Amino acid sequence: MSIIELKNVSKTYQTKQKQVTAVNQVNLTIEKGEIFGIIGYSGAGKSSLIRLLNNLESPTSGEVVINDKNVNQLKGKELRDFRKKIGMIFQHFNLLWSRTVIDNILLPLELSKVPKEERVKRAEELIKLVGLEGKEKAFPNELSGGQKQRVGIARALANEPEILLCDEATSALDPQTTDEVLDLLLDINQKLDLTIVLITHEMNVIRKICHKVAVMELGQVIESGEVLSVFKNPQNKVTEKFVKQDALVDGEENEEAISYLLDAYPEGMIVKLLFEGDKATEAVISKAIREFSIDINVLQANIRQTNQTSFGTMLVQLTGEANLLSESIVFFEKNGLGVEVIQYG
Ligand SMILES: Nc1ncnc2c1ncn2[C@@H]1O[C@H](COP(=O)(O)OP(=O)(O)OP(=O)(O)O)[C@@H](O)[C@H]1O
Repeated sequence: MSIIELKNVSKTYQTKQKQVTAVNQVNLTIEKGEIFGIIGYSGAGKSSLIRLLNNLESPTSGEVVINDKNVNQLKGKELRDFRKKIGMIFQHFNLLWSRTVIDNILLPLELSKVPKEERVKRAEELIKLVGLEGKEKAFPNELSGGQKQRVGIARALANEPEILLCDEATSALDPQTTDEVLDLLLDINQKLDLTIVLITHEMNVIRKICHKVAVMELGQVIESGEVLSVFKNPQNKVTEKFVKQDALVDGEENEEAISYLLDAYPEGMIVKLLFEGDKATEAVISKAIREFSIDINVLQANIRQTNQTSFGTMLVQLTGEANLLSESIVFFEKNGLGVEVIQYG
């Protein structure tokens, strides 16, 4: 069931000097309960798009439909209720520095006039949910970056939103803290059946928690789909660059290392296998060794985790009779592996 639908949405800004089309004819459907990532380089239009989702800005043309309602036609109580149903977290947390952790979380509940007893109970539950027990009375400047973002998440969830928008929420955090915050987002997505829309310029964020991804460039969505299929088969240069960037972070696809391996193993065929789920791949490889009496030497292997599954690449050296090598390539493909011949010496 779709919860967010963008229908041919464009947003143009008029500055003194020129007109800028920040969002250009974007069509997107986001399903309820999904973690949907929007990735793009600086200036691609991600922030503009997110401001259209929470109705901070209205589109120049097209429609933003949330829960079957055109959000730009909402007024009065309907608009206030809509705002409560969307929570947001930010790169720099946007906490009130003069308020304690619990008082930051209580603020949205005070604003929506939840009775005192109920709001304290709710804030305490949220503290537990985000793992900040014991820090209730701390001030934001006494917290680590990860803890600050946990406060941001608890505050965003206070009014029980249906959608959580994340604006570069982990970009100011180190890799380990990023992973902890991503795990928390995954956890609340599952526990609360919350729809999460995140914008980022980091492909590892997309890979680790998103179900679907849209890639933006110059205001347009140039590619979108299931995370795994976009990773396995990127259709655009920009997407390819993002996928490579993620692989490099994990130490894979290091061109120097590959060129060293190619020099060190000049014989036979050097093949890159792309696989999903590691167990099945091992079985295919040992079967190929038996059936075709070839030798397979694994030179490098790498596996990465997505929200749903694992996938990876393996660089292997195949040696044996030429016709058997070709047959084994066909065999790999038949058994669902992606195959790329890198070198045939
Ligand atoms: N209020 C505004 N007035 C004029 N131009 C704007 C405004 N907001 C954004 N733009 C322009 O729209 C384009 C898209 O910007 P946007 O901030 O949405 O991109 P982004 O992908 O979020 O990039 P970043 O990560 O750097 O914020 C840019 O060319 C930007 O200069």
